[in-house]
Amino acid sequence: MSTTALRSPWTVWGVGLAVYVLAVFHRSSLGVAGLVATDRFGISAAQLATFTMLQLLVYAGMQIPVGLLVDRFGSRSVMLSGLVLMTVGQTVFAFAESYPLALVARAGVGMGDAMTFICLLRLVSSWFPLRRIPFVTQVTGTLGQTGAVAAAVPMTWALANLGWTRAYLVAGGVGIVLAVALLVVLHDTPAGRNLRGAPMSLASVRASLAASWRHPGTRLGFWMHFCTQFSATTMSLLWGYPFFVRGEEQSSAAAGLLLTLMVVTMMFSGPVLGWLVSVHPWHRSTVVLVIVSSIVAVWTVVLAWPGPAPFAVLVVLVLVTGVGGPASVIGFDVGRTSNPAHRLASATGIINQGGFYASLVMVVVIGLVLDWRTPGASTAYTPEAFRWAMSAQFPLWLLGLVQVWRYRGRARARVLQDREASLTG
Ligand SMILES: N[C@@H](Cc1c[nH]cn1)C(=O)NCC(=O)O
Repeated sequence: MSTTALRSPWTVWGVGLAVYVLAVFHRSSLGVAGLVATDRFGISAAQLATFTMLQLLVYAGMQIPVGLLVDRFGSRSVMLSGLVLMTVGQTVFAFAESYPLALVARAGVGMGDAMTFICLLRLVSSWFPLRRIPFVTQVTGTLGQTGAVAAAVPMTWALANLGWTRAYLVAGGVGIVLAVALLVVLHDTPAGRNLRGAPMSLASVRASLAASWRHPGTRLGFWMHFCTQFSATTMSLLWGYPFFVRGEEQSSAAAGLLLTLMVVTMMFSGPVLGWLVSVHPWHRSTVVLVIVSSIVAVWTVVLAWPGPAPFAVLVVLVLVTGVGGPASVIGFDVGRTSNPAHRLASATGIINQGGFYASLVMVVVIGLVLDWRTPGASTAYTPEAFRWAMSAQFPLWLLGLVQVWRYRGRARARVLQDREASLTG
């Protein structure tokens, strides 16, 4: 391959995307290993859920530091560090036989995962022309979800046929191949291998974060991300399967089908949304408000249905909820157009916390409400308990919708103000 082909936007993006797919794979790889994990570590369902909570906490908590690191050291260095962390974490997880060591390993995987998406979005904005960025960003988020698909069927097969250690070792080993590809292909910008920002001091970090957060566009992006994706994330990472099986009395096969359908919806709706927001950038918040209102409406129908909702209604639920995943990416686009290039990654980090903190809150609250509504110490959760637990999503949607409404007005006023200043200045 010639140097030009090696360094075309699409090859650079392709390698970055492969790392992101691997990150999503690692993130989701415990989903199908739950039962094996409870046997291997001798743990309860609550301890198993701790893996998911820890992962979300580490991921969300790392977003601002990672954003700052990307602005300072560039995507290439940070993504490589993330890849090393994920590979080491997954290797330790492969050999771990105790619960505390497994938790430490998952925290490592979570940290590495947190270092991937922000780097990739930074690469997209450096390598692609402006008009293509919203579409490529959506396609990036969309294709990343193939990692979740790969974590379902192939990982189930690998666990059954290769056993725990070898299955996780193979998954970790892919990281070594990708690290070589990253070192050879990935440059931070068309002009150079490494992009280095200004050195950081505590004062400059504080000033840069404050400047990003002060911009109403960053806050709008944060609240968009907050209210669009948490329902789909909570369902796919932990509670979707038990909700369909115990709450809606579906078979395990039907529950698996519904969750797969949700991922497929994310993959198909992403490019459509990318096209829509690149054609109508002024209406990005309207698109988000319509999508979140539709998610709220369909959940209301399902939860208000007397008895289990019909399968067709649950299909509509996963289709509409699934669109929330790619809709969250609109928040990054608003962040990008509201911030200068030198603090783009840290603004992306702020925005990316929204949906993951909301998901973390939901994962915990749903578990607590299920325990509260179920007699004794039993985990035989009833449909009634699930109705209560899933209703806990409404306050978060309400908060998100109100905030999106508030900040869209402010963000629009700021755009008009900046435009006027540039015309008169
Ligand atoms: N909401 C996701 C991206 C997405 C796109 N389609 C479905 N989900 C997001 O915020 N991604 C960040 C990450 O690290 O995955």
